[in-house]
Amino acid sequence: MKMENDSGLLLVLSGPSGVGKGTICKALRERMTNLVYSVSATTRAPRAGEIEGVNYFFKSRAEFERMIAENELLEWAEYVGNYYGTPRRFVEETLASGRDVILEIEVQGALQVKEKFPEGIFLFLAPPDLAELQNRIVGRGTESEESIRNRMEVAKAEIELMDKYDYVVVNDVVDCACEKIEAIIMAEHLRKERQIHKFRKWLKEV
Ligand SMILES: Nc1nc2c(ncn2[C@@H]2O[C@H](COP(=O)(O)OP(=O)(O)O)[C@@H](O)[C@H]2O)c(=O)[nH]1
Ligand SMILES: Nc1ncnc2c1ncn2[C@@H]1O[C@H](COP(=O)(O)OP(=O)(O)O)[C@@H](O)[C@H]1O
Repeated sequence: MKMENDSGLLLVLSGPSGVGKGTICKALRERMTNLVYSVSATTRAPRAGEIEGVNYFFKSRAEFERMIAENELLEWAEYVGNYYGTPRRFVEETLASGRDVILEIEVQGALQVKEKFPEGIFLFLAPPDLAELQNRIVGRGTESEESIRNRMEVAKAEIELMDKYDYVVVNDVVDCACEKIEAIIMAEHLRKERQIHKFRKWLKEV
């Protein structure tokens, strides 16, 4: 994927299950109107209250495998027994329209995006500690005991990969974590403006 000068930023937010990615993404989108959430496809069953096309596009395994075969996904991964993937076209079109896109995806997928799209901004949301992470997954009340155990196991492996990210933000208090991410996004926009020599033209006139 090629990034045009006036295209938006691609933001990739990862972090272990239960750390608060969904909570932070929702809060960020309320604060930043230029930020668009990429809705993923998944084979996992909808949770109570989840809406098709809002939280996920819910697919059968056969449909998901067709999407892989037809190159409709920017990245995909298997996580705790289900497929998850990012529909490619929506991301490309939204970036081209000049809006920023945020992907809320696990680590294997994020590393695939990094290979294809190194200009992306890779953010890892970390818990204050593992005990608090487990409290949050349990407190959300959506997972079976087995699912919680599996997610905690995967979490330990994910945390080991956080050095591959551009930024690590601890989700202690939602507002504080959001402010830090907003600051990162603003700084990355300034860096991009400088890279594309937006100021060169008028500097010549000085
Ligand atoms: N690679 C990849 N991971 C995704 C995608 N969508 C969601 N995920 C990740 O899959 C994992 C499981 O998501 P989910 O079942 O909703 O559980 P939750 O994170 O505990 O709410 C999380 O780490 C998500 O960030 C995607 O499109 N691609
Ligand atoms: N900073 C925080 N402090 C305390 N609880 C939090 C915080 N952020 C999120 N939570 C809670 O933790 C649980 C998991 O959050 P969620 O956004 O579903 O995580 P994820 O999307 O990473 O799986 C939810 O019940 C949420 O309300």
